[in-house]
Amino acid sequence: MSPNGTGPTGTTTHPRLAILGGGVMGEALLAGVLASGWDVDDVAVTEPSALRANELSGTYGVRAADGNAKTVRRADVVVVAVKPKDVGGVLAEITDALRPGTLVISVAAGLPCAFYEERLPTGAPVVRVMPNTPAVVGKGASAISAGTHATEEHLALAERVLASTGLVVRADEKDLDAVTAISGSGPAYVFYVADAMAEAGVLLGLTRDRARQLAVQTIVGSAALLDGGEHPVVLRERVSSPGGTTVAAVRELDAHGVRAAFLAAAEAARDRSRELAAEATTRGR
Ligand SMILES: NC(=O)C1=CN([C@@H]2O[C@H](COP(=O)(O)OP(=O)(O)OC[C@H]3O[C@@H](n4cnc5c(N)ncnc54)[C@H](O)[C@@H]3O)[C@@H](O)[C@H]2O)C=CC1
Ligand SMILES: O=C(O)[C@@H]1CCC=N1
Repeated sequence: MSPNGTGPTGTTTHPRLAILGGGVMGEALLAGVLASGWDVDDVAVTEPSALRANELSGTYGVRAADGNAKTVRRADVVVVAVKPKDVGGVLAEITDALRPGTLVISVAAGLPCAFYEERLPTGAPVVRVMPNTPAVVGKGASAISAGTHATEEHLALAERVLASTGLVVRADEKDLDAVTAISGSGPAYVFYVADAMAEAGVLLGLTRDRARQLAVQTIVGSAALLDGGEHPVVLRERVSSPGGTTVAAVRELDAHGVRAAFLAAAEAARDRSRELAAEATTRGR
């Protein structure tokens, strides 16, 4: 089978994929590729927790029993989906087992392609990706960036893997910490807002269940409107009747510095992403 293309009978073939780390992000990618038609025999996961490995193989029918080195030996694409602090150890395990030309995709926050290139065989193609958890329902947003030895073909292959989980955009690597702060961590900000809105409903006397139901559906509906392509400001203005309730509420959000809080939060996330790289490098020395 070719890593990227069409089989002898005209059927689409998929690259053999190894996902190292079966946690939140590993599972999101696994669910995405299987839902988009990857054959379960072409995907393998590694996971040191036997409980978790059994859960993944039980749910998805995917092989999750082998170690990292054995698993990458038969892969065309290897996705490293462990915590940044564990990446150095995983690379040490797989570097001798990787076949030449195998694409290594990193989803780890903060770690630059150079971190991988310094630890993998010379010339190894690396693509750095920042995905997010809505990938698990095919609504993810990923930014991808090529390492020194990744060609257009490698980028296209990474795009193909990530496209199974939602939107994929290309970005300069220098922007990936910013991407992490916006779309990587971003789902948590939205869930935070959902929780805060529900809490506000409780303050006003609604039951907790009803408040959460209304807050969640408001976010889902608003997301659908945004997805239609209209500018967020236009959509906000459409809700804000002159002299009405919404403008009174938004004035309070401004007065409490909510916009400024989002800007500060994004800066903190970007800075933490940079620190994660520094910590992983110190640990790997
Ligand atoms: N959770 C998120 O929203 C996002 C996470 N990421 C990145 O994805 C990576 C994974 O994060 P999560 O999935 O959230 O963490 P997680 O803790 O849920 O998953 C990591 C998994 O790796 C496994 N693991 C640990 N050592 C291993 C080894 N040596 N070999 C194979 N597997 C091993 C752990 O048992 C765990 O199941 C991180 O680098 C993170 O920065 C990126 C974007 C979003
Ligand atoms: O919180 C984190 O470090 C990871 C990276 C982006 C989202 N979750």
